Parts: sequence; C-alpha cells; structure tokens
Amino acid sequence: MAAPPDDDVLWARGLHYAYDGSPALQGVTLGIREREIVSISGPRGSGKTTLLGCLSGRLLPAEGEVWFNSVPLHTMGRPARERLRRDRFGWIGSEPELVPELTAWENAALPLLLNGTRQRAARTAAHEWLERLDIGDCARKRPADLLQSQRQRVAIARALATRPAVLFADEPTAPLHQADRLQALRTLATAARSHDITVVLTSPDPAATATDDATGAALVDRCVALVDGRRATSLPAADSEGSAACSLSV
Ligand SMILES: Nc1ncnc2c1ncn2[C@@H]1O[C@H](COP(=O)(O)OP(=O)(O)OP(=O)(O)O)[C@@H](O)[C@H]1O
Repeated sequence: MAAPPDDDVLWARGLHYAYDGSPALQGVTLGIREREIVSISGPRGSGKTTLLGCLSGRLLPAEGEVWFNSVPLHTMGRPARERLRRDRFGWIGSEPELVPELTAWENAALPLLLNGTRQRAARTAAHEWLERLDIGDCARKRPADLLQSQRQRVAIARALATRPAVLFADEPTAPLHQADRLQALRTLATAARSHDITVVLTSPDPAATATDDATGAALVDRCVALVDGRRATSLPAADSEGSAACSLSV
C-alpha cells in the first residue's frame, strides 16, 4: 500500500461506495492540501454528500483508502474514527441540526464543552464566532426563535469554534437566501484562511463558490467536479465562464 503524498492533509484513492447495491461513488481519487479550500460540485445525486461522508470518516468506503495526515481512516476502528472526527474535523450540514433546548451560544459552545474546554473559555469563543457571523445579538435566543438563516449561522459558528484541522461543509449555504449566501461563504473562507483550517465543501453550482462578487477574490482554491460518482475531467464551459478559480476542475 503506497503512502499518500506528504503535502496532502487528506488523501483518498479509488473510493467506491454503494447504497443497497446502487453505486454512489465509483473510484474517486482526490488529494486535499493543507489550508486548501476545495469545492466539490456536481448535479443532484452525483455523489457529493457520499464523498464528503467518506472523506470525513462518517461513511466507510466499500473499497479504497482515505488518509488524514498519513493516518489511515479506512482501517481505523469505529471508536478511533469517532475520536478523530470529534477532535480534528468539523461538520456543517445543509440543515442546522441544533439542540432546541439550548441557546445559540450554548449550541455554538457545545463541541468545546464536550472536548473539555472550560465553560468561560467556551462561552467567550462561542460569542466571538457568533459576532463574526453577524448574529451576536441572537446569542441568548433558542433555535425556535431564530430564522433558518440565523440557525445555519449558529451551526457554522459551532463548527468553526473548535478550530478543526479540516472542516467539511455539505452545501452549507443551502438554507440561506441568495443575499446571505455570499456573506456566509465569505465568512467561512476568511475564517478558514485566518485560522489555517482546510475546508472541503459541496455545492451544486461551482460558479456560486468561485469568486466573491464584491471583491473579485477567490472564495475557494479549487473545484472538483463529480458526475455519476466519478471525477469529471473538466467543467462544462458554461459553468467555468467568469470563474477563474474553478475554470479547471482537476
Ligand atoms: N441513504 C441513502 N440510501 C439510498 N441511496 C442513497 C442514500 N443517500 C444517497 N443515495 C443515492 O446515492 C447517490 C449519490 O447521492 P449523494 O447524496 O451522495 O449525491 P449528491 O451529489 O450529494 O446529491 P444532492 O445534491 O441531491 O445532495 C444518489 O443516487 C442518491 O439517490
């Protein structure tokens, strides 16, 4: 078994995954460099969520390898994988999934408290992230009293508060209105770059994650296109127009 390249924080080779015999991933190979922000794009059902699940250790591929910093996830027992996910990885789903009984800041602080961070430090960090995401004034509200877009920002704050080595985000802006999407993506990208967090996110539309319309700066470093559970060799020209960061998918 060949070792993964040294400069890849995350490396997957020949991933296959099937649901009840129906293939979702068919031999995907992908390397992610440290501090890189990578967008995985593709049409509905192309395998984006499944790939994110395999890369993050949530799903075990039927075939293939996944390495994090030269540690093999695919041969790891479940408790070790769960520990690694808790300690080093962050996850943002397309639905916020907050604890309804806890306030916004308590939700954002939860992973820190579970990791043994003192309550005061966890509270400060949670408040700071809520402020950065422009929902500081919602800190004492419970999820039921928040808009869906505010709940998703709390989920983003919760994922960033632990400063994970790798943050996985499955269509993180899906519940947001168009106007909020860019702001949330910009915050995510800025936070990741300033805190050396590697990000792997999924998006149905590569152009949506490519550049910040306001500044022209690249939001992601690279786009990887999936079609029918396989890596596409290039994006259709229409998708790559005006999107320098994503003009080549591989
Ligand atoms: N839990 C499941 N049970 C059965 N089939 C599934 C399950 N999850 C995904 N699939 C199927 O696997 C394939 C890949 O799905 P996946 O969700 O990974 O794609 P996706 O690109 O993320 O799609 P979407 O944009 O709709 O979320 C699809 O054909 C989907 O129907």
